[in-house]
Amino acid sequence: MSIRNRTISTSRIQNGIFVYTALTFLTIFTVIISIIDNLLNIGVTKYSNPFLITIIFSIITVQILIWMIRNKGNRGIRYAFTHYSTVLNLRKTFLDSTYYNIRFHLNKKIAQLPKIKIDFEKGLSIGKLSIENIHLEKDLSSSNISIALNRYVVERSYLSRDEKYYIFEIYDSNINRQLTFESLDEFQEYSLKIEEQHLFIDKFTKIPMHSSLFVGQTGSGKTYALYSLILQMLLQKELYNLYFADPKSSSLSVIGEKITAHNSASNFNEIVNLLEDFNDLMNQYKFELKEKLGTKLEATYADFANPAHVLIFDEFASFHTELQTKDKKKRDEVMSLISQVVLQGRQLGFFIWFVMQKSDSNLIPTYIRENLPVKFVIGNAETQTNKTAFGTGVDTKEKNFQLGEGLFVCPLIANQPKLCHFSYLDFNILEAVDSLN
Ligand SMILES: Nc1ncnc2c1ncn2[C@@H]1O[C@H](COP(=O)(O)OP(=O)(O)OP(=O)(O)O)[C@@H](O)[C@H]1O
Repeated sequence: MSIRNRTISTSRIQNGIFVYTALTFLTIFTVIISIIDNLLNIGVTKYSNPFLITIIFSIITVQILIWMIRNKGNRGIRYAFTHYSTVLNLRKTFLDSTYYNIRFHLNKKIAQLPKIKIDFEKGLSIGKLSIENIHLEKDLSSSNISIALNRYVVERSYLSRDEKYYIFEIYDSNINRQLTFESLDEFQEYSLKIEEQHLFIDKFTKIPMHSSLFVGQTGSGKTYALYSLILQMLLQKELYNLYFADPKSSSLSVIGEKITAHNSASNFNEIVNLLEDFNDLMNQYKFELKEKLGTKLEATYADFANPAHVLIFDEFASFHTELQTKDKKKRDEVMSLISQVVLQGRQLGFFIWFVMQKSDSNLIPTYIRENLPVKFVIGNAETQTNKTAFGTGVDTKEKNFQLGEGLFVCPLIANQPKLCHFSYLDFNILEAVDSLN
């Protein structure tokens, strides 16, 4: 392969060779003229030097300008160098893996590499890489690209709408996307900067409100992930009404009791009652909203400054297993209460967050799971868990996830599983909730 690489060149390499040869030639020529003139005292350098030196500097200036424009030097010299080295590595990789079309230039065979566009953001920590689709049968897979990207890693890849480019969303693997908060005040300050009706997850991720699924093995950081979202809902300017269902009476129910004792349930019957009340309230809002929709068709609860109602259902699998021991009528009734919220709640502002260790179909019915727009799989999950959460055939990364780190999908934000890392909360959660109450 290396022999073939040496025999094929690109037009950019050829132009480069031409420019450097011209520069070397002009410099040597200028030096030789100066030496001869010095020896023979002809006095020609008086005329030739300004001319030759101007040409040499003009060529250098034009080359620097081209380099700066190509590498977006207006965005800073660090940006330009990162851009340059990334493009250079990619071009070398394409040459090594013969990912190019053959063209003829001045009767010489040259490799026509795909066009590369890179747009880095957020201090070079993330970026969007577009590689021209040159219609080769060869696979331009994420792993091939990641190898060429040094510290950058491909997070998501897809074909552009017009199919002219492969798009790779990349991130700097050296950068920690997790936010750390050492006090509630710090947390509050950050929360208040987030746009309305959104909750932040990490430095790069914020999501709108939806019914959601949180899956993660024990100790993966699910409960802390929820704490970070609950605290935001308590702190933000918009109003959130929280409800807690926790059949195992775990630490989340302690928080629930503190925040809203009358909207917290921890045994089967209490939970069913809570679900009924939640549904009744939703239906009441449905009538109210219907009247208001006469003024604004596509509006949601938020447009009329109504609060969001979020029912956090911890250990849903445990509740579901108990539900299976009940008669069919009861089972259908309860599942209908749940599915109505999942299917109708978005516009009305009613959401359920299901929290569980696995999301297999015997633990949460498939029709409910598939209608949850937002899904998180936190920590190192089994392949089966990723498959049930995100669907088969979806590319999920094998990565050694840390506490609170995982993958998520969310409409418009992450159609394919994307990385996320919930905040590290280095303060006492109970005290924080107490102080907010
Ligand atoms: N984001 C975080 N900030 C601070 N500590 C964390 C965070 N995530 C996890 N931890 C630590 O890890 C422990 C386990 O996390 P957590 O209770 O959230 O896991 P879990 O997935 O909810 O487990 P289980 O299903 O057993 O409740 C916590 O007690 C806490 O000490």
